Amino acid sequence: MKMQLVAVGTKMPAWVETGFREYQRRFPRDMSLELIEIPAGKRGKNADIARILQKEGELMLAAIPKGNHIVSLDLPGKNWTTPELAKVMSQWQLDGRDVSLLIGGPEGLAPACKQAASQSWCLSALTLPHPLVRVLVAESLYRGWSINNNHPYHRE
Ligand SMILES: C[S@@+](CC[C@H](N)C(=O)[O-])C[C@H]1O[C@@H](n2cnc3c(N)ncnc32)[C@H](O)[C@@H]1O
Repeated sequence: MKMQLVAVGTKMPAWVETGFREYQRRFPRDMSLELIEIPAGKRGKNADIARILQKEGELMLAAIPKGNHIVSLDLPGKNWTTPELAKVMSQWQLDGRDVSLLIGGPEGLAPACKQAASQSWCLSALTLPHPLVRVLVAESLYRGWSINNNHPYHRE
């Protein structure tokens, strides 16, 4: 199974790049984590936010291979514990499809992306900055992988 993180935002600060790559490089080949960055629309003074969101959503959905299982990162989502996340990841593996995880931009995910998702994951009751979310998702997925593979990274 492959996992794909489709995230709004390019040219992230060095600490985000470094943090994400640190966890990304730890995944084995048979469970790789790819990052697809979607350029954020320009948010000028009189920007049409609804139109920008729609465009970002179109680009995100276009980046997802047909048939992938889609998971949105969203505040109304499921607040899994780490062992629950590990179980969810085992279910993804049994299901056999590749997985796309979607992270929105400053105003969140486009309605079309929310609709396309068959699962929604909430990391915390706090609204987190989207650059930080990609690092947290990479670490959490790696921790889930480590539980499922009896790797000592996660300790009870
Ligand atoms: C700055 S937040 C967007 C906030 C926007 N007001 C909303 O309600 O979605 C950017 C993106 O980060 C992700 N995100 C932020 N906080 C999150 C959380 N606690 N759990 C899951 N995803 C989160 C979501 O994908 C969100 O679209």
